[in-house]
Amino acid sequence: MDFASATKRCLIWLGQPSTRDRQIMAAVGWNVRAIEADQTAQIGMRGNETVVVCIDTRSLDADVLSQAEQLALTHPDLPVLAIVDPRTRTDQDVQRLLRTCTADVSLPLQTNTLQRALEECSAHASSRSHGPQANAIDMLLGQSQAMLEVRARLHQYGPIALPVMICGETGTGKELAARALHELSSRAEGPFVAVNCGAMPTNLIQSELFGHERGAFTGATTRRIGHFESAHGGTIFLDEIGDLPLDAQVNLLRVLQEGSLQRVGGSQPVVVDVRVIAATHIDLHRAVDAGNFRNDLLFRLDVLRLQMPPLHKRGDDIELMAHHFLSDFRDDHPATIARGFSPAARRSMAAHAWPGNVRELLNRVRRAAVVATASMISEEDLGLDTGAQVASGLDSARVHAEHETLIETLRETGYNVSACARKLKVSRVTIYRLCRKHGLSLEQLRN
Ligand SMILES: Nc1ncnc2c1ncn2[C@@H]1O[C@H](COP(=O)(O)OP(=O)(O)OP(=O)(O)O)[C@@H](O)[C@H]1O
Repeated sequence: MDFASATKRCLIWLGQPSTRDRQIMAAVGWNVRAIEADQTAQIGMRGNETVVVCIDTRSLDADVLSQAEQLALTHPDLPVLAIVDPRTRTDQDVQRLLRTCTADVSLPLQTNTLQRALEECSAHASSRSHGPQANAIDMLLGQSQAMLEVRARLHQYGPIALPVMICGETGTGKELAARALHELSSRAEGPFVAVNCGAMPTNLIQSELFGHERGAFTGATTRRIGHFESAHGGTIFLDEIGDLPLDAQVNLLRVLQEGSLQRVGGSQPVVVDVRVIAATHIDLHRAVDAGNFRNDLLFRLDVLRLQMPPLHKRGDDIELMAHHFLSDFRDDHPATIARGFSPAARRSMAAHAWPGNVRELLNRVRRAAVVATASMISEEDLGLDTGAQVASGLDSARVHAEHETLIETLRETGYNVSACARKLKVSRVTIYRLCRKHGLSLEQLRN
Protein backbone atom coordinates (compact mmCIF):
# COMPACT_ATOMS: atom_id res chain seq x y z
CA MET A 1 0.00 0.00 0.00
CA ASP A 2 1.20 3.51 -0.79
CA PHE A 3 1.77 5.03 2.65
CA ALA A 4 1.57 8.61 1.40
CA SER A 5 -1.89 8.13 -0.04
CA ALA A 6 -3.03 6.15 3.02
CA THR A 7 -2.26 9.01 5.37
CA LYS A 8 -4.29 11.37 3.21
CA ARG A 9 -7.50 9.51 3.94
CA CYS A 10 -8.72 10.21 7.38
CA LEU A 11 -11.61 8.71 9.27
CA ILE A 12 -12.84 10.91 12.11
CA TRP A 13 -14.19 8.41 14.61
CA LEU A 14 -16.88 9.56 17.02
CA GLY A 15 -16.28 7.57 20.20
CA GLN A 16 -13.50 5.10 20.95
CA PRO A 17 -12.22 2.82 18.15
CA SER A 18 -10.70 -0.46 19.29
CA THR A 19 -7.25 -1.59 18.16
CA ARG A 20 -8.99 -4.07 15.84
CA ASP A 21 -11.14 -1.28 14.33
CA ARG A 22 -7.99 0.72 13.63
CA GLN A 23 -6.30 -2.30 12.07
CA ILE A 24 -9.23 -3.00 9.74
CA MET A 25 -9.41 0.65 8.67
CA ALA A 26 -5.64 0.73 8.11
CA ALA A 27 -6.00 -2.41 5.99
CA VAL A 28 -8.35 -0.57 3.62
CA GLY A 29 -6.08 2.49 3.58
CA TRP A 30 -7.72 4.79 6.12
CA ASN A 31 -6.10 6.51 9.05
CA VAL A 32 -8.33 6.77 12.15
CA ARG A 33 -8.49 9.94 14.25
CA ALA A 34 -10.68 9.57 17.36
CA ILE A 35 -12.27 12.70 18.77
CA GLU A 36 -13.97 13.40 22.07
CA ALA A 37 -17.54 14.63 22.43
CA ASP A 38 -16.53 18.27 22.84
CA GLN A 39 -14.13 18.36 19.91
CA THR A 40 -16.49 18.38 16.93
CA ALA A 41 -15.85 22.07 16.34
CA GLN A 42 -12.16 21.32 15.77
CA ILE A 43 -12.69 18.96 12.86
CA GLY A 44 -11.03 20.26 9.76
CA MET A 45 -9.22 19.13 6.64
CA ARG A 46 -5.45 19.08 6.75
CA GLY A 47 -3.80 19.60 3.40
CA ASN A 48 -5.39 17.42 0.72
CA GLU A 49 -6.95 14.93 3.12
CA THR A 50 -10.18 13.22 2.27
CA VAL A 51 -12.12 13.21 5.51
CA VAL A 52 -15.01 10.92 6.35
CA VAL A 53 -16.79 10.87 9.69
CA CYS A 54 -17.42 7.44 11.15
CA ILE A 55 -20.21 6.80 13.63
CA ASP A 56 -20.03 3.51 15.43
CA THR A 57 -23.57 2.68 16.47
CA ARG A 58 -22.28 0.06 18.95
CA SER A 59 -21.43 2.94 21.23
CA LEU A 60 -24.39 5.12 20.37
CA ASP A 61 -24.82 7.05 23.60
CA ALA A 62 -26.23 10.55 24.10
CA ASP A 63 -22.76 12.09 23.59
CA VAL A 64 -22.21 10.42 20.23
CA LEU A 65 -25.73 11.32 19.09
CA SER A 66 -25.27 14.96 20.00
CA GLN A 67 -21.83 14.94 18.32
CA ALA A 68 -23.43 13.54 15.17
CA GLU A 69 -26.16 16.17 15.26
CA GLN A 70 -23.62 18.93 15.86
CA LEU A 71 -21.58 17.71 12.91
CA ALA A 72 -24.59 17.68 10.60
CA LEU A 73 -25.06 21.33 11.52
CA THR A 74 -21.50 22.59 11.45
CA HIS A 75 -20.03 20.42 8.67
CA PRO A 76 -23.02 19.58 6.47
CA ASP A 77 -20.74 18.65 3.55
CA LEU A 78 -18.71 16.00 5.40
CA PRO A 79 -19.62 12.48 4.31
CA VAL A 80 -20.64 10.20 7.18
CA LEU A 81 -20.21 6.45 7.37
CA ALA A 82 -22.22 4.52 9.96
CA ILE A 83 -21.15 1.17 11.35
CA VAL A 84 -24.28 -0.71 12.29
CA ASP A 85 -24.96 -3.73 14.38
CA PRO A 86 -27.70 -5.52 12.34
CA ARG A 87 -29.61 -6.21 15.58
CA THR A 88 -30.09 -2.49 16.20
CA ARG A 89 -31.05 -1.46 12.65
CA THR A 90 -34.69 -1.11 13.69
CA ASP A 91 -33.95 1.12 16.71
CA GLN A 92 -35.48 4.57 16.30
CA ASP A 93 -32.26 6.41 17.22
CA VAL A 94 -30.25 4.33 14.78
CA GLN A 95 -32.79 4.80 11.98
CA ARG A 96 -32.89 8.55 12.48
CA LEU A 97 -29.11 8.66 12.40
CA LEU A 98 -28.89 6.51 9.26
CA ARG A 99 -31.09 8.99 7.42
CA THR A 100 -28.33 11.58 7.74
CA CYS A 101 -25.45 9.28 6.74
CA THR A 102 -23.82 8.96 3.33
CA ALA A 103 -23.26 5.19 3.59
CA ASP A 104 -23.42 2.43 6.18
CA VAL A 105 -21.84 -0.97 6.73
CA SER A 106 -23.02 -3.83 8.88
CA LEU A 107 -21.00 -5.64 11.48
CA PRO A 108 -18.92 -7.75 11.39
CA LEU A 109 -16.75 -5.46 9.24
CA GLN A 110 -15.73 -7.00 5.91
CA THR A 111 -12.91 -5.28 4.05
CA ASN A 112 -14.63 -5.45 0.64
CA THR A 113 -17.95 -3.89 1.78
CA LEU A 114 -16.09 -1.39 3.93
CA GLN A 115 -13.92 -0.37 0.99
CA ARG A 116 -16.99 0.13 -1.23
CA ALA A 117 -18.76 2.22 1.41
CA LEU A 118 -15.68 4.37 1.94
CA GLU A 119 -15.31 4.87 -1.81
CA GLU A 120 -18.92 6.05 -1.90
CA CYS A 121 -18.13 8.52 0.89
CA SER A 122 -14.95 9.73 -0.88
CA ALA A 123 -16.89 10.26 -4.12
CA HIS A 124 -19.40 12.34 -2.16
CA ALA A 125 -16.57 14.36 -0.59
CA SER A 126 -14.89 15.10 -3.91
CA SER A 127 -18.14 15.95 -5.70
CA ARG A 128 -18.82 18.45 -2.91
CA SER A 129 -15.39 20.02 -3.03
CA HIS A 130 -14.90 20.01 -6.80
CA GLY A 131 -18.48 20.38 -7.99
CA PRO A 132 -19.64 23.53 -9.73
CA GLN A 133 -19.68 26.51 -7.38
CA ALA A 134 -22.96 28.38 -7.21
CA ASN A 135 -22.82 32.13 -7.74
CA ALA A 136 -23.08 34.09 -4.52
CA ILE A 137 -25.64 36.42 -6.05
CA ASP A 138 -27.86 33.41 -6.85
CA MET A 139 -27.31 31.93 -3.40
CA LEU A 140 -28.55 35.13 -1.81
CA LEU A 141 -32.22 34.21 -1.46
CA GLY A 142 -35.09 36.58 -0.82
CA GLN A 143 -37.82 38.48 -2.61
CA SER A 144 -38.69 40.95 0.16
CA GLN A 145 -38.41 44.66 -0.57
CA ALA A 146 -35.37 44.81 1.71
CA MET A 147 -33.58 42.06 -0.24
CA LEU A 148 -34.55 43.48 -3.63
CA GLU A 149 -32.82 46.69 -2.54
CA VAL A 150 -29.74 44.73 -1.44
CA ARG A 151 -29.56 42.98 -4.83
CA ALA A 152 -29.92 46.29 -6.68
CA ARG A 153 -27.07 47.76 -4.62
CA LEU A 154 -24.89 44.71 -5.29
CA HIS A 155 -25.33 45.14 -9.05
CA GLN A 156 -24.71 48.87 -8.70
CA TYR A 157 -21.57 48.60 -6.51
CA GLY A 158 -20.08 45.37 -7.92
CA PRO A 159 -18.36 46.84 -11.01
CA ILE A 160 -17.15 50.03 -9.26
CA ALA A 161 -13.53 49.75 -8.10
CA LEU A 162 -14.13 51.39 -4.71
CA PRO A 163 -14.16 49.98 -1.17
CA VAL A 164 -17.51 48.83 0.22
CA MET A 165 -18.52 48.79 3.86
CA ILE A 166 -21.15 46.13 4.61
CA CYS A 167 -23.08 46.68 7.84
CA GLY A 168 -25.47 44.30 9.51
CA GLU A 169 -26.06 41.96 12.41
CA THR A 170 -24.33 38.61 12.64
CA GLY A 171 -25.58 36.01 10.15
CA THR A 172 -27.34 38.46 7.83
CA GLY A 173 -25.24 37.39 4.83
CA LYS A 174 -22.44 39.97 4.83
CA GLU A 175 -19.86 37.51 3.57
CA LEU A 176 -22.21 36.20 0.89
CA ALA A 177 -22.85 39.79 -0.22
CA ALA A 178 -19.08 40.45 -0.33
CA ARG A 179 -18.61 37.39 -2.54
CA ALA A 180 -21.40 38.62 -4.80
CA LEU A 181 -19.68 42.03 -5.11
CA HIS A 182 -16.45 40.28 -6.05
CA GLU A 183 -18.18 38.08 -8.63
CA LEU A 184 -19.89 41.11 -10.15
CA SER A 185 -16.60 42.99 -10.46
CA SER A 186 -13.92 42.95 -13.15
CA ARG A 187 -11.79 41.05 -10.59
CA ALA A 188 -14.12 38.04 -10.60
CA GLU A 189 -11.40 35.79 -12.07
CA GLY A 190 -8.98 36.86 -9.33
CA PRO A 191 -8.89 35.54 -5.75
CA PHE A 192 -11.48 36.31 -3.07
CA VAL A 193 -9.85 36.16 0.36
CA ALA A 194 -12.09 36.34 3.45
CA VAL A 195 -10.44 37.29 6.74
CA ASN A 196 -12.14 37.44 10.11
CA CYS A 197 -10.30 40.24 11.93
CA GLY A 198 -11.84 39.16 15.24
CA ALA A 199 -10.59 35.59 14.98
CA MET A 200 -6.86 36.21 14.54
CA PRO A 201 -4.54 36.06 17.57
CA THR A 202 -3.62 39.70 18.33
CA ASN A 203 0.13 39.09 18.17
CA LEU A 204 -0.14 37.51 14.71
CA ILE A 205 -2.54 39.94 13.03
CA GLN A 206 0.17 41.96 11.26
CA SER A 207 1.91 38.90 9.91
CA GLU A 208 -1.40 37.24 8.94
CA LEU A 209 -2.50 40.31 6.98
CA PHE A 210 0.79 41.51 5.54
CA GLY A 211 3.05 38.44 5.72
CA HIS A 212 6.50 38.15 7.25
CA GLU A 213 10.08 37.61 6.23
CA ARG A 214 12.12 34.66 7.44
CA GLY A 215 13.48 35.34 10.93
CA ALA A 216 11.12 38.30 11.55
CA PHE A 217 10.21 36.82 14.94
CA THR A 218 10.71 33.61 16.88
CA GLY A 219 9.04 30.83 14.95
CA ALA A 220 9.17 32.64 11.57
CA THR A 221 11.33 29.96 9.99
CA THR A 222 10.21 30.71 6.43
CA ARG A 223 8.99 33.74 4.51
CA ARG A 224 5.19 33.79 4.39
CA ILE A 225 2.93 35.99 2.33
CA GLY A 226 -0.08 37.47 4.08
CA HIS A 227 -3.75 37.67 3.13
CA PHE A 228 -3.29 40.95 1.25
CA GLU A 229 -0.68 39.49 -1.07
CA SER A 230 -2.81 36.35 -1.52
CA ALA A 231 -5.66 38.60 -2.65
CA HIS A 232 -3.52 40.40 -5.27
CA GLY A 233 -5.62 40.98 -8.41
CA GLY A 234 -8.81 40.19 -6.50
CA THR A 235 -10.77 41.17 -3.41
CA ILE A 236 -10.04 40.97 0.30
CA PHE A 237 -13.04 40.76 2.64
CA LEU A 238 -12.21 42.07 6.12
CA ASP A 239 -14.98 40.80 8.38
CA GLU A 240 -15.42 42.28 11.88
CA ILE A 241 -13.16 45.18 10.90
CA GLY A 242 -14.03 46.87 14.24
CA ASP A 243 -11.95 44.21 16.00
CA LEU A 244 -8.73 45.26 14.27
CA PRO A 245 -6.24 46.59 16.85
CA LEU A 246 -5.10 50.20 16.38
CA ASP A 247 -1.56 49.35 15.24
CA ALA A 248 -2.90 47.07 12.47
CA GLN A 249 -5.32 49.87 11.53
CA VAL A 250 -2.34 52.15 10.89
CA ASN A 251 -0.76 49.63 8.55
CA LEU A 252 -4.02 48.95 6.79
CA LEU A 253 -4.47 52.66 6.19
CA ARG A 254 -0.98 52.82 4.70
CA VAL A 255 -1.74 49.95 2.32
CA LEU A 256 -4.95 51.66 1.20
CA GLN A 257 -3.17 54.97 0.67
CA GLU A 258 -0.01 53.72 -0.97
CA GLY A 259 -1.14 50.52 -2.69
CA SER A 260 1.86 48.70 -1.24
CA LEU A 261 2.75 46.92 1.99
CA GLN A 262 5.78 45.84 3.94
CA ARG A 263 5.98 42.32 5.29
CA VAL A 264 6.78 42.08 9.00
CA GLY A 265 10.58 42.16 9.26
CA GLY A 266 10.86 43.31 5.63
CA SER A 267 12.23 46.54 4.24
CA GLN A 268 11.03 46.46 0.64
CA PRO A 269 7.56 47.68 -0.33
CA VAL A 270 5.43 45.05 -2.07
CA VAL A 271 2.87 46.43 -4.52
CA VAL A 272 -0.60 44.98 -4.07
CA ASP A 273 -3.69 45.55 -6.19
CA VAL A 274 -6.61 44.58 -3.98
CA ARG A 275 -10.18 45.80 -3.63
CA VAL A 276 -11.16 46.00 0.03
CA ILE A 277 -14.62 45.10 1.26
CA ALA A 278 -15.04 45.46 5.01
CA ALA A 279 -17.90 44.36 7.25
CA THR A 280 -19.01 45.25 10.72
CA HIS A 281 -21.84 44.50 13.10
CA ILE A 282 -20.93 47.44 15.37
CA ASP A 283 -21.42 51.13 14.78
CA LEU A 284 -17.93 52.23 13.70
CA HIS A 285 -18.72 55.91 14.18
CA ARG A 286 -19.30 55.17 17.86
CA ALA A 287 -16.07 53.16 17.91
CA VAL A 288 -14.31 56.25 16.50
CA ASP A 289 -15.86 58.40 19.26
CA ALA A 290 -14.69 55.87 21.84
CA GLY A 291 -11.15 56.02 20.43
CA ASN A 292 -11.18 52.39 19.26
CA PHE A 293 -11.26 53.02 15.53
CA ARG A 294 -9.31 55.48 13.39
CA ASN A 295 -11.47 58.10 11.73
CA ASP A 296 -9.16 58.36 8.69
CA LEU A 297 -9.41 54.59 8.14
CA LEU A 298 -13.19 54.66 8.43
CA PHE A 299 -13.25 57.47 5.90
CA ARG A 300 -11.22 55.32 3.46
CA LEU A 301 -13.26 52.16 3.94
CA ASP A 302 -16.77 53.56 4.17
CA VAL A 303 -17.02 54.81 0.59
CA LEU A 304 -19.95 52.74 -0.66
CA ARG A 305 -22.21 51.40 2.03
CA LEU A 306 -24.39 48.29 1.95
CA GLN A 307 -26.80 47.59 4.82
CA MET A 308 -27.87 43.96 5.28
CA PRO A 309 -31.35 43.86 6.83
CA PRO A 310 -31.99 41.68 9.89
CA LEU A 311 -33.97 38.53 9.07
CA HIS A 312 -37.05 39.57 11.07
CA LYS A 313 -37.46 42.50 8.67
CA ARG A 314 -37.61 40.25 5.60
CA GLY A 315 -41.24 39.06 5.93
CA ASP A 316 -42.06 36.11 3.69
CA ASP A 317 -38.40 35.52 2.91
CA ILE A 318 -38.17 33.59 6.19
CA GLU A 319 -40.49 30.87 4.98
CA LEU A 320 -39.08 30.92 1.47
CA MET A 321 -35.57 30.39 2.83
CA ALA A 322 -36.69 27.73 5.29
CA HIS A 323 -38.16 25.69 2.40
CA HIS A 324 -35.04 26.21 0.36
CA PHE A 325 -32.73 25.10 3.18
CA LEU A 326 -34.90 22.04 3.83
CA SER A 327 -34.86 21.11 0.16
CA ASP A 328 -31.04 21.46 0.05
CA PHE A 329 -30.78 19.23 3.11
CA ARG A 330 -33.04 16.63 1.48
CA ASP A 331 -30.86 16.64 -1.66
CA ASP A 332 -27.85 15.76 0.50
CA HIS A 333 -29.73 13.33 2.73
CA PRO A 334 -32.38 11.68 0.56
CA ALA A 335 -33.76 9.57 3.41
CA THR A 336 -34.95 12.68 5.30
CA ILE A 337 -38.59 12.23 6.33
CA ALA A 338 -39.46 15.92 6.67
CA ARG A 339 -40.90 17.52 3.53
CA GLY A 340 -42.38 20.76 4.79
CA PHE A 341 -43.41 22.83 7.81
CA SER A 342 -46.59 22.57 9.86
CA PRO A 343 -48.80 25.69 10.06
CA ALA A 344 -47.75 26.18 13.72
CA ALA A 345 -44.07 25.92 12.74
CA ARG A 346 -44.61 28.53 10.02
CA ARG A 347 -46.33 30.85 12.50
CA SER A 348 -43.57 30.42 15.06
CA MET A 349 -40.90 31.15 12.42
CA ALA A 350 -42.74 34.35 11.44
CA ALA A 351 -42.97 35.43 15.11
CA HIS A 352 -39.42 34.55 16.18
CA ALA A 353 -36.95 37.43 16.63
CA TRP A 354 -34.04 35.61 14.85
CA PRO A 355 -31.11 37.13 16.75
CA GLY A 356 -28.73 34.89 14.76
CA ASN A 357 -30.51 35.85 11.50
CA VAL A 358 -30.11 33.63 8.40
CA ARG A 359 -27.41 31.47 10.01
CA GLU A 360 -29.80 30.68 12.86
CA LEU A 361 -32.60 29.84 10.42
CA LEU A 362 -30.30 27.58 8.42
CA ASN A 363 -29.12 25.74 11.52
CA ARG A 364 -32.60 25.39 13.00
CA VAL A 365 -33.95 23.96 9.74
CA ARG A 366 -31.07 21.50 9.41
CA ARG A 367 -31.44 20.36 13.01
CA ALA A 368 -35.22 20.04 12.56
CA ALA A 369 -34.70 17.98 9.39
CA VAL A 370 -32.56 15.54 11.41
CA VAL A 371 -34.85 15.23 14.43
CA ALA A 372 -38.29 15.40 12.76
CA THR A 373 -40.19 12.15 12.90
CA ALA A 374 -43.09 13.26 10.68
CA SER A 375 -43.35 14.71 7.19
CA MET A 376 -44.17 18.17 8.56
CA ILE A 377 -41.55 19.88 10.73
CA SER A 378 -43.13 21.09 13.97
CA GLU A 379 -42.27 24.14 16.07
CA GLU A 380 -40.70 21.77 18.63
CA ASP A 381 -38.44 20.31 15.91
CA LEU A 382 -37.32 23.87 15.19
CA GLY A 383 -36.75 24.48 18.89
CA LEU A 384 -39.05 27.49 18.79
CA ASP A 385 -41.54 28.40 21.49
CA THR A 386 -44.65 26.29 21.24
CA GLY A 387 -47.86 28.26 20.98
CA ALA A 388 -45.98 31.45 20.09
CA GLN A 389 -48.45 34.14 19.28
CA VAL A 390 -47.80 36.01 16.11
CA ALA A 391 -47.25 39.57 17.22
CA SER A 392 -48.82 42.07 14.90
CA GLY A 393 -48.80 45.81 14.29
CA LEU A 394 -47.73 47.82 17.32
CA ASP A 395 -46.93 44.69 19.36
CA SER A 396 -44.55 43.47 16.72
CA ALA A 397 -42.86 46.87 16.46
CA ARG A 398 -42.41 46.93 20.26
CA VAL A 399 -40.92 43.44 20.32
CA HIS A 400 -38.49 44.31 17.56
CA ALA A 401 -37.47 47.62 19.15
CA GLU A 402 -36.88 45.81 22.45
CA HIS A 403 -34.86 43.11 20.71
CA GLU A 404 -32.71 45.60 18.83
CA THR A 405 -32.05 47.80 21.86
CA LEU A 406 -31.11 44.76 23.91
CA ILE A 407 -28.75 43.25 21.36
CA GLU A 408 -27.16 46.61 20.52
CA THR A 409 -26.56 47.44 24.20
CA LEU A 410 -25.18 43.97 24.89
CA ARG A 411 -22.74 44.45 22.02
CA GLU A 412 -21.69 47.89 23.19
CA THR A 413 -21.01 46.56 26.66
CA GLY A 414 -19.07 43.53 25.46
CA TYR A 415 -21.95 41.19 26.47
CA ASN A 416 -21.43 42.13 30.12
CA VAL A 417 -24.81 41.71 31.79
CA SER A 418 -24.15 44.13 34.66
CA ALA A 419 -22.92 46.89 32.34
CA CYS A 420 -25.84 46.31 29.98
CA ALA A 421 -28.30 46.45 32.91
CA ARG A 422 -26.76 49.74 34.13
CA LYS A 423 -26.96 51.26 30.67
CA LEU A 424 -30.61 50.29 30.17
CA LYS A 425 -31.44 51.20 33.79
CA VAL A 426 -32.94 47.81 34.59
CA SER A 427 -31.88 44.96 36.85
CA ARG A 428 -29.57 42.13 35.80
CA VAL A 429 -32.49 39.73 36.28
CA THR A 430 -34.43 41.71 33.67
CA ILE A 431 -31.57 41.37 31.20
CA TYR A 432 -31.52 37.60 31.70
CA ARG A 433 -35.31 37.48 31.32
CA LEU A 434 -35.20 39.57 28.12
CA CYS A 435 -32.46 37.37 26.69
CA ARG A 436 -34.64 34.31 27.30
CA LYS A 437 -37.66 36.05 25.80
CA HIS A 438 -35.77 36.96 22.61
CA GLY A 439 -34.04 33.62 22.30
CA LEU A 440 -30.59 35.17 22.86
CA SER A 441 -27.89 32.93 24.26
CA LEU A 442 -25.26 35.06 25.99
CA GLU A 443 -22.79 32.23 25.66
CA GLN A 444 -23.24 32.03 21.89
CA LEU A 445 -23.18 35.79 21.48
CA ARG A 446 -19.90 36.04 23.38
CA ASN A 447 -18.22 33.46 21.07
N1 LIG B 1 -30.08 35.70 1.73
C1 LIG B 1 -29.53 34.53 1.98
N2 LIG B 1 -29.94 33.44 1.30
C2 LIG B 1 -29.42 32.23 1.54
N3 LIG B 1 -28.47 31.99 2.44
C3 LIG B 1 -28.01 33.03 3.15
C4 LIG B 1 -28.51 34.35 2.95
N4 LIG B 1 -27.87 35.17 3.79
C5 LIG B 1 -27.02 34.41 4.49
N5 LIG B 1 -27.10 33.13 4.11
C6 LIG B 1 -26.36 32.01 4.69
O1 LIG B 1 -26.32 32.24 6.10
C7 LIG B 1 -25.04 31.91 6.64
C8 LIG B 1 -24.43 33.14 7.28
O2 LIG B 1 -24.12 34.10 6.25
P1 LIG B 1 -22.79 34.99 6.28
O3 LIG B 1 -21.65 34.20 6.83
O4 LIG B 1 -22.63 35.59 4.93
O5 LIG B 1 -23.25 36.06 7.35
P2 LIG B 1 -22.41 37.22 8.03
O6 LIG B 1 -23.32 38.39 8.11
O7 LIG B 1 -21.11 37.41 7.28
O8 LIG B 1 -22.16 36.63 9.46
P3 LIG B 1 -21.05 37.08 10.56
O9 LIG B 1 -21.24 38.54 10.83
O10 LIG B 1 -21.40 36.25 11.77
O11 LIG B 1 -19.71 36.75 9.98
C9 LIG B 1 -24.22 31.37 5.48
O12 LIG B 1 -24.35 29.95 5.48
C10 LIG B 1 -24.89 31.97 4.26
O13 LIG B 1 -24.71 31.15 3.12
